[in-house]
Amino acid sequence: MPSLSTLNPYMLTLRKRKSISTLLIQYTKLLQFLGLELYSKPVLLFLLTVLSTASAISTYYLFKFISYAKERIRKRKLKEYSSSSLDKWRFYHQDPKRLRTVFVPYKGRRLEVNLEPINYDRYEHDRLVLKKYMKDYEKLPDGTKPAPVKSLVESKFLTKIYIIWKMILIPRVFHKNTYLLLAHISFLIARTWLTLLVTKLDGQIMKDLIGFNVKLFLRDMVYWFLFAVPASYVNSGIKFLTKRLALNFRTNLVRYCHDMYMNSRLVYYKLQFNKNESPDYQLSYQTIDQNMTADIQKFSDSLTSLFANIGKPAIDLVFFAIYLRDNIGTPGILAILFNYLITGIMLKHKSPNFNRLWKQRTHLEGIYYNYNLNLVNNCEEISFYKGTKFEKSKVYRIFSDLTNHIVCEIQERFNYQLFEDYVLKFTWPAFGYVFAGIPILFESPKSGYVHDETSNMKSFVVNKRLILSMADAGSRMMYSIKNINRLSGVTDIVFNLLVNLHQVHDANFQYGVTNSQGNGFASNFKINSFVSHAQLSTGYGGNAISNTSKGIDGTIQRSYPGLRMEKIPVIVPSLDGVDGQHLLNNLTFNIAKNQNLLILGKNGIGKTAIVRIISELWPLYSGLLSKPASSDIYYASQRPYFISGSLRDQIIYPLSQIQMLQKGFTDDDIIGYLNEVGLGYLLERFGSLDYNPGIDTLGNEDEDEAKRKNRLIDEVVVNGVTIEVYDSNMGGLVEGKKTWFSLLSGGERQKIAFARILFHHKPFVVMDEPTSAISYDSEDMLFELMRKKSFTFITITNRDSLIKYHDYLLDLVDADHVKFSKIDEEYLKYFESVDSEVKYLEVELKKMQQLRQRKEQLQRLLNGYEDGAEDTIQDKRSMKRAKNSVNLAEQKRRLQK
Ligand SMILES: Nc1ncnc2c1ncn2[C@@H]1O[C@H](COP(=O)(O)OP(=O)(O)OP(=O)(O)O)[C@@H](O)[C@H]1O
Repeated sequence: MPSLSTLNPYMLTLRKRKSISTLLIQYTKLLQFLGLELYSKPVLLFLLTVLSTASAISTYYLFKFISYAKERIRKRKLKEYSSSSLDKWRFYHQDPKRLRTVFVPYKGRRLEVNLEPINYDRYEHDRLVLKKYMKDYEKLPDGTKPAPVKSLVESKFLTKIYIIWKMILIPRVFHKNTYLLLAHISFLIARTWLTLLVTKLDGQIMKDLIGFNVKLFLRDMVYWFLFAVPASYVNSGIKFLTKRLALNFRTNLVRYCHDMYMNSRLVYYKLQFNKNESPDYQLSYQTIDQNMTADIQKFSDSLTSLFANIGKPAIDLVFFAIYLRDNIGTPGILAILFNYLITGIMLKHKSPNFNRLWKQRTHLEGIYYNYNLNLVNNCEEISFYKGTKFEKSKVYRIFSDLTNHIVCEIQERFNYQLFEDYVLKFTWPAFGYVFAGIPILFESPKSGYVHDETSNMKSFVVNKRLILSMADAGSRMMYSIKNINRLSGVTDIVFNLLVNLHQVHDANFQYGVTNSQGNGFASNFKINSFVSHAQLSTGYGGNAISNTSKGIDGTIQRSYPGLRMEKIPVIVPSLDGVDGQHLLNNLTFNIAKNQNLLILGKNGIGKTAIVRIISELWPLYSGLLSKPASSDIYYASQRPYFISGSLRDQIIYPLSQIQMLQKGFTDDDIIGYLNEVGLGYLLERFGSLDYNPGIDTLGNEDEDEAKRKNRLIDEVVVNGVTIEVYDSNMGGLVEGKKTWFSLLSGGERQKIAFARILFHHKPFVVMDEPTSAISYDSEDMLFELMRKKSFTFITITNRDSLIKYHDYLLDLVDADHVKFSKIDEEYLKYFESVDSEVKYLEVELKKMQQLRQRKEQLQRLLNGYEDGAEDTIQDKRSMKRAKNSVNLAEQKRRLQK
């Protein structure tokens, strides 16, 4: 055993000498002293690991430095451009990649995340790929379905995986994910190789121990520790790469879906109208949130863990089989593999349909989750209606469905598990012992076994470990059948999501009307000459396409200086297309700029439906719609929408604060709009425009400086003044319990909607029931403001009191009777006279009601008096009777006397 004093000179010399050659010589001497070989695998692997770690760390810091330098340059350039906000705006947008840059606050600094710009051609191509799949796999030309393929891995499943893989996960060969995948595979191979080396070393240790060779034993131990470094490195590397790859797959999928789901074609809205004939491709609008979030995550995790679950044991099996073949011979290895195959087939045969079970559970979990969300969102309404008991019983039923399913699943799994454990955990290792023992028991010169106990022990230990590892690899492959089933289930869900998104994202989307092949994709459409190809690719134009008699055949003219509807039917979009439910049969009117229109009608007649057609949420089945350019029109919906964010964010929505500043607006402008709509007092109540009910601390003077810095996302220079922009929860993270919706009254919410209109200042404004919760005096003030600011507004209401603020009236009497008339002085006079007459009649009616009440009261009084009078008469009679009886009694007493 070398003493420390003998080691020290080497250590000291190593430190003193700097030249590489000297270092190497000294290092060799040290290894020789320890009895280690310089070129032995453990030493080389150890050195390789240390070197690669050092290079990885230095590369990381190099990249960090480069990004820091880039940020500095960007900031300097920004300062140069900041003299004019318009220049800055251009600077941001001159590079198309900049459009997809997101700034994320991270650990007190700002992370710049660059996203790839959207390539719409790619989506057009992918739609055709999916359409072809549906044609090839889901329906035969005669309309029947192809026979389901019953094999370990369904071919449909593999095709689906392949399509998703090529379309989204790794769209090109030279892709970041390709490198990650290659690194992952190399780490898996390295791990198996290391296992082989460690197994051999294990046998060597056993041999040296039994042979009482202390020096060699010590050397083996040093080797063992040297091996431990690359082995741990590779193990952690596999886990890291698995997680990283899963995250990258998820990111790719989420971005791909979101780019389709949330773009100008309004897929997130229109999805509710999509219907597929095949139940396998029907997407529930209620669970789409779960598909977009949890299911995509599960898919990415299952797919990447499959590499580890199948790839690793497969590599192990190949490596170990090759190595073992030298030790136990080809027949032995064939027998082991044959055993695996037979048991594998048996297990597959006994295995329950995990795919179906998993899909069912996911569906039930989705419903349960959704129900809870619904409860939170409508808590106030439910408590007002005293619906707690009802909701509780409903949620209990939903949860019971879920638990019942889980119980069935557990039971089915239990039966299978029993068989699986018996085979995989006990039968296979038993085979391992037998096959490892055979060469020793029936030693043959061919197998290389000799009557040397230490060598026998080494060979047995090595073979046994390898066979057990092989059994373990085989069993892991068997276990992964469940993973494949799970992956198959979640692949179906993700594929279904993609199919539905593509069907709706199609510029020719027919709102549920399927094509002749019934696969849900549009086909063979005649493109109307009004629609250019550019319009098709940007998402507008789907309405100007004709298909069958059920199809959409209306014409939309954009950038018209007014609003015109000619012979337009208002039809609820459905599978029946033009034969669907007609709300209104023929809408015809025309208004020019600065002519305000009031659309009046009873509840449910189709007023909002008209706005849906104007905003192209609903299709135009026939007729002509001429409307202003989309950049000139603003829609204020019936139910004001609030986001999680500051008070400012509510008014500037859907712009961000940075965009607001870049457009030249300041907080003073926002405060001005609040004052104009009569909400100035909100600033006093909430302190500042930064107030955020979700965070409650933003804008607070006491807010911790570090916390504040964490939220800093940008600095924008407006008129020479640098303004720090903080993340006011645009990310949607809600830390507190309150929301703007619960914090503001119904009327205040509607006034915020007016502040939004003032901020966006579009020439045309469509307002749906804008003042239903606002008092009459405020209503008057708001409409006067709209007129003063020269907006052209189209108001939808069922309150005819709004007539006086408008120039035209579209009176929806019923589906066939729509009156369009000018509200001129005469009309107003007439309306006022009718109005005053109505008011007079109302007063008279009230008077009559009061008179009737008075009469009833008098009647009651009279009845009471009569009753009272009757009582008095009765009383008089009884008094008289009493008096008489008293008199009689007196007479009787006198007579008796
Ligand atoms: N997606 C849909 N599917 C089926 N029917 C719908 C759909 N959307 C609306 N409808 C129906 O269309 C009719 C008109 O709806 P709309 O919202 O236009 O009414 P409205 O005239 O604005 O009524 P209100 O004054 O109450 O707001 C209603 O009967 C409604 O049930």
